[in-house]
Amino acid sequence: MVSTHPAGVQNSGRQYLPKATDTTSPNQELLPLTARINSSDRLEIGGCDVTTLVQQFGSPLYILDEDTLRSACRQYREALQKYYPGESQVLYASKAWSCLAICAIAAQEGLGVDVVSGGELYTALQAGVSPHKLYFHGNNKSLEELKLAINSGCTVVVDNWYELQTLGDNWSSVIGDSESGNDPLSIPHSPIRIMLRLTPGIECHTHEYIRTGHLDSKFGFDPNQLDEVFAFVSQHSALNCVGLHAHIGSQIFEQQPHQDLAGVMVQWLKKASSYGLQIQELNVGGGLGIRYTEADDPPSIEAWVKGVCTAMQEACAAQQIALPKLLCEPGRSLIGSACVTAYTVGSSKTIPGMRTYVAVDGGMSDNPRPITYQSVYRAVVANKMCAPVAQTVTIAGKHCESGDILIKEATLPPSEPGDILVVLATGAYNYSMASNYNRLARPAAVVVKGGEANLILRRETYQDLMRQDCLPARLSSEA
Ligand SMILES: Cc1ncc(COP(=O)(O)O)c(C=O)c1O
Ligand SMILES: N[C@@H](CCCC[NH3+])C(=O)O
Repeated sequence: MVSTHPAGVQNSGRQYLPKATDTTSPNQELLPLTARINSSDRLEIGGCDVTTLVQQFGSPLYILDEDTLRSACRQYREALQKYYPGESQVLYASKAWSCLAICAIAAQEGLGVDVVSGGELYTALQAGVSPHKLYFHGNNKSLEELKLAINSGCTVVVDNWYELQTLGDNWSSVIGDSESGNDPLSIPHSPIRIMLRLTPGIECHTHEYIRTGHLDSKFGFDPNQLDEVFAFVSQHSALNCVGLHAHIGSQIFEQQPHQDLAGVMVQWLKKASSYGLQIQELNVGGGLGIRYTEADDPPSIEAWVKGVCTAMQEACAAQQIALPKLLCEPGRSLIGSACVTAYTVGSSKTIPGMRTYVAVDGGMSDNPRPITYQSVYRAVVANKMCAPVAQTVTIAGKHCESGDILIKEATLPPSEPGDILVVLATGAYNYSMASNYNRLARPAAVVVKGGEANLILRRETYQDLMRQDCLPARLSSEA
């Protein structure tokens, strides 16, 4: 469908500019907090002209605004300090986007990091994150991953019986057998610091692929087995169970599910104490949603934290127990709104009476969320921020896949080849889920601040794409 808007009625660029206040919660904005329109009517982020950034660093380009990321980190941390009288710790869920620079910024802001693979763990360690603030998740951790986690001294969030038994019953022999000469009793960081991930059976309204807290989930121990799990842990001195964890899902706008979760977790804690377990930490996971379109209305970071803190205190008071250390591990609401992806417009195709496709130089390989979750995004044209909206077009990627559509209905000024189309709120689960489908090179990423732009991820080259290729001699044309 091609729809035409009366020229000048709506302005495509301006409508998404953020409210300029210190307390603006980044997850409630579509553009990073530093986004402005400069005197050339072009989009500026972190004091850098986006069109110029693309000329400098190439296209497509992820542009991460450091101030927005830091602001989100601080808002979580300060809200916990304000509303929770006990100890607390915010962890950055690095599955949202794991790289050295982002882990380093999170660590500088006092956050710990939640990792879910050996690769994410290695990245966080290399970025200088303190192992005491690293929590290792996963429903099928390999022995190699467990060794890396335990040797580096981070906390293992145990997800299931197989893992619990591996660590509790067999860990010494696993280490002893696989590393000859290694005395099993001299395992560093023994006993092993663990948390238990439990499934709370709490439903929330989000896409079924990103719901995790309902009973029919692959993650965590079934709550009906709490007694057996706590009994097992209490009988295994190799395990130092410091906490309990739950995560109910992602991109959640309601506050009630996390508040209910706090109550459920306090009951678990009480039960654990009847088995002699001294649980000191409760981690309520992540999940706070962000605004991808004007229709999205997530609570602010402060409101979300306040709700969880209040519920936790009420539940502890009701059960007459001391406040545990409260942890949360947001990903999307820390990084999502801090980044945009800039593409260059190329070909277009108009099907009369149906729609106009406008193609860009990336697509499902740099942002697989639309094709995976039917996620809806908004876009602006960086070099035409004040041009009136003229038409609704479909933004297509360049992949050999009909479903490679970034935005089904984008309301934009008339676009032409060479325009810089900027898709908003692409910081979470974009680069981290990017692929090389069709052998497209992954784009570069820059961090911007105060008019300066620094590369944080190099653009892949054709050589990078072939780095893992092996050509057996008998297949070589020169053989
Ligand atoms: C265990 C766990 N913690 C934290 C997160 C981060 O969630 P979000 O990015 O929605 O804050 C996820 C992802 O859903 C998760 O699975
Ligand atoms: N990848 C999902 C979120 C998964 C959360 C991880 N448990 C998304 O883009 O929305």
